[in-house]
Amino acid sequence: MMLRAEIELRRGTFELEVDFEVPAGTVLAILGPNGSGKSSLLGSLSGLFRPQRAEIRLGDRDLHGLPPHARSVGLLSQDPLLFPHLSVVDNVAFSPRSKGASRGEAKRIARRWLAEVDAAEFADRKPRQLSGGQAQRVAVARALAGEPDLLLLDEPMAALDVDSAPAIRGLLRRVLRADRSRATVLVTHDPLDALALADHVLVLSRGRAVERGPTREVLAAPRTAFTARIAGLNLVPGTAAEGGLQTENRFVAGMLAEDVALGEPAVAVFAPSAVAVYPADDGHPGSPRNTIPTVVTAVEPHGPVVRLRTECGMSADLTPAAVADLGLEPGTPVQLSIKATTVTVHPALGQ
Ligand SMILES: Nc1ncnc2c1ncn2[C@@H]1O[C@H](COP(=O)(O)OP(=O)(O)OP(=O)(O)O)[C@@H](O)[C@H]1O
Repeated sequence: MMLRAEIELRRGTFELEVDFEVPAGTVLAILGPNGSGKSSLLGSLSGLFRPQRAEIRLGDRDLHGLPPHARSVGLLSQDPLLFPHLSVVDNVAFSPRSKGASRGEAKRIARRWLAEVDAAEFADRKPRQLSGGQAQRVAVARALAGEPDLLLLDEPMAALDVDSAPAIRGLLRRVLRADRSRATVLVTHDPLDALALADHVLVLSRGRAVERGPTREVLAAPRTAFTARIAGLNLVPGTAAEGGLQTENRFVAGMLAEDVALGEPAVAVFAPSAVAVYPADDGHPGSPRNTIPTVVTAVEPHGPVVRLRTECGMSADLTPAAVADLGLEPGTPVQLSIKATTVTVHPALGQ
């Protein structure tokens, strides 16, 4: 179902004032620095907080004023928050049970969801007998077993170790893609989560939306200092291939992230500081594998460095001295060279 929200919430001196839409079947990522209002926004959607003024339309219902349990909203946070005294299957059965399913029906639904998240074998264990990653799988099943119309993901990978985070991210990609009717809002501080999971992003700062748009566009060409700091990355979309990424017209050599699958939509990610710039007629600079002939389109001061934008869409950060040495200005033909070890290939939505 489509979510349309207009929220005005005051907490002490803090004011959140934001409006956004999440079409059915899509994921909106909320990014923002600490204290920008991300939790306040999620809490307004879940019913934890009472905004002073709000219209929160999910399909044709207005959630504002409804108690949390009547909203058909599922929540997955960084802590799995499983009931310690209940078995895994009873934890998952809790949501359909509280929506009125019979005990037998709720268990059937729970077992189906546990199988869906590859956790069927843990059904009869108690939460204390699970690892952090296993418990988070069960929490994903529990959030979805209630068949919520709106799913809220609050930093779902933040508490996991580096080994389990990619698996949960991959699992979320799969289950989010499988249901095209639900709207999902994801709070994250990791631009790679946004790339892998979200169709659109909204950047919050001091309770206001300061940037919004398709994920790849916002992260590749950030307009605020915050987004530039967490993102500002070169993002090259294509298909994951052995040893890198294939686009329509070039191969970008790089390291494949653990959760990327060959032949699937992916994005090569590298920082502008990892791009070396050479004159167009300079023979074979650096590693010849990622050498791209292009033309400078803009030369922008960027703190202590100069950011070069080019016709092929990639950016490079140089010192002002290098820009002067190379005589770079809009229209200058150059070659960009990117070391394969500085490029990582991550799963991305096929857009
Ligand atoms: N109980 C409260 N009373 C008054 N102000 C509060 C209260 N709780 C939070 N705030 C203020 O509301 C603002 C937004 O907080 P919120 O938790 O929504 O931000 P956040 O973006 O989720 O931050 P973080 O990334 O640190 O979790 C903060 O500036 C905070 O100081």
